Amino acid sequence: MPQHVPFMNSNKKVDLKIIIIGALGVGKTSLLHQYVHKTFYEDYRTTLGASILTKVIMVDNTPLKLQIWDTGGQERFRSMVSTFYKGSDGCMLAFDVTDMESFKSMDDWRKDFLDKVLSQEKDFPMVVLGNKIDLSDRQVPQEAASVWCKEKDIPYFEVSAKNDINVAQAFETLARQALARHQGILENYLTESIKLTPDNQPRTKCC
Ligand SMILES: Nc1nc2c(ncn2[C@@H]2O[C@H](COP(=O)(O)OP(=O)(O)OP(=O)(O)O)[C@@H](O)[C@H]2O)c(=O)[nH]1
Ligand SMILES: [Mg+2]
Repeated sequence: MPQHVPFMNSNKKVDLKIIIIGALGVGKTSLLHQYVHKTFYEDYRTTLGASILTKVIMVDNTPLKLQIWDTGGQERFRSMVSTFYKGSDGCMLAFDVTDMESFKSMDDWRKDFLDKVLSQEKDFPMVVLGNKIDLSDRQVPQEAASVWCKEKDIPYFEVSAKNDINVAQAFETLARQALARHQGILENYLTESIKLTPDNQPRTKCC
């Protein structure tokens, strides 16, 4: 029996939980605001714990309601934030291309996430975002990030929340992966239900 069955309402709208994680100040909130509200703020207000934004998009004629969980990168919220991982259908890992430490911490963020959602799935829906490519003081070469992602078979996007570069593409890729996984789970679940219904059990004849 799957741990989590996709919720579908009568309009066949699919609800998906997407979470964005990564080090402090890499631009997680900015990426979400650019995607959902088409806005960008230069001033920095750290996220305290977590907050949720929603956006409805169409993917292959299926309306998807994305419930996007923004999380704070501060160390003191780390254990609290990890309690929000549960039930996620997809994960965005973000780092800042001008901050090498934020890239180096990606292994920890990824492992922590996969441990907490108890996912043994090799291809759990995930994308990596290297943000702030509009800045000139880059520390993480594109090649290094691409190699890291290729090893783990995770799509990589070079993005800028400020200049709205590649942001929607990254979200759409993750949504597609999450939808495909959920349709697979739903199909398995229905197949299992049919197998388990008593009507399909061989009937023993009486007398
Ligand atoms: N130049 C540039 N600055 C950015 C970009 N994205 C975010 N910033 C700036 O980086 C700072 C931090 O952005 P946030 O979106 O708050 O970062 P965060 O990852 O949500 O931070 P925490 O919630 O503290 O973990 C802000 O001053 C943003 O304006 C970008 O693409 N380019
Ligand atoms: Mg934030």
